[in-house]
Amino acid sequence: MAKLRGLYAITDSQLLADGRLLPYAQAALQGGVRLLQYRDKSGSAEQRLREAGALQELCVRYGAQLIINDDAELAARLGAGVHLGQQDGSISAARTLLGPKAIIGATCHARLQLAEQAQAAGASYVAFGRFFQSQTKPGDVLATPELLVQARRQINLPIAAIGGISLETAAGLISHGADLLAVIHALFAAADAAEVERRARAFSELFTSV
Ligand SMILES: Cc1ncc(COP(=O)(O)OP(=O)(O)O)c(N)n1
Ligand SMILES: Cc1nc(C(=O)O)sc1CCOP(=O)(O)O
Ligand SMILES: [Mg+2]
Repeated sequence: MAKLRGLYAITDSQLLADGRLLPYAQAALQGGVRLLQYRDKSGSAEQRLREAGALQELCVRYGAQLIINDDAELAARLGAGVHLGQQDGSISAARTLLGPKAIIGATCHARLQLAEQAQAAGASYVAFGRFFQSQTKPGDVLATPELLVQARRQINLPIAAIGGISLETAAGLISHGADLLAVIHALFAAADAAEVERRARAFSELFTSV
């Protein structure tokens, strides 16, 4: 599998309501998204299966990887990866369920020790945040660019950055060591799919120019 690097789009059930989920996700993939996380905190199991299945088809078409937030069982059903927070179940159990090739991501907030534990348990990437105020998930800004530099030295896995990342702040995180930029609002709070594609392309180009 290709190295995990590039724009990591995360869906949002409110921003992508009213029929926007698939066209906006497709536009993001067209713009160069490498990982697409299905993050839904509200839907029914049946709706989640249907939506995630449709996203998986899109990801296959664009050569991208689908990641399911929180739900290793749904990931197993679709042959997708999973992202697990500190309260979302064990990484080693997910690894056993999903197999050696699956992408498993772990939330580490701003704590290198959590990243070391995730690495030992079999994670594929570690995620730090928040780097900036997030409109999607408000809370304390904990992570700094210097944390990325330290993580690069100590952790032997791709590093994702998340939380309030915009086109203006993205380059600084890449230059400090982020491999993946996980973005919701600055990508998907857009008037139309063409604008999502334009933003995705602009984020993606930073990975070749920084
Ligand atoms: C790439 C990435 N990083 C962090 C998170 C946050 O996960 P978690 O702490 O479990 O919070 P929720 O997203 O479940 O609200 C993430 N989803 N993706
Ligand atoms: C889902 C999530 N997790 C975060 C963390 O800090 O762990 S911040 C966040 C929301 C990211 O969305 P936006 O790009 O709109 O800020
Ligand atoms: Mg979670």
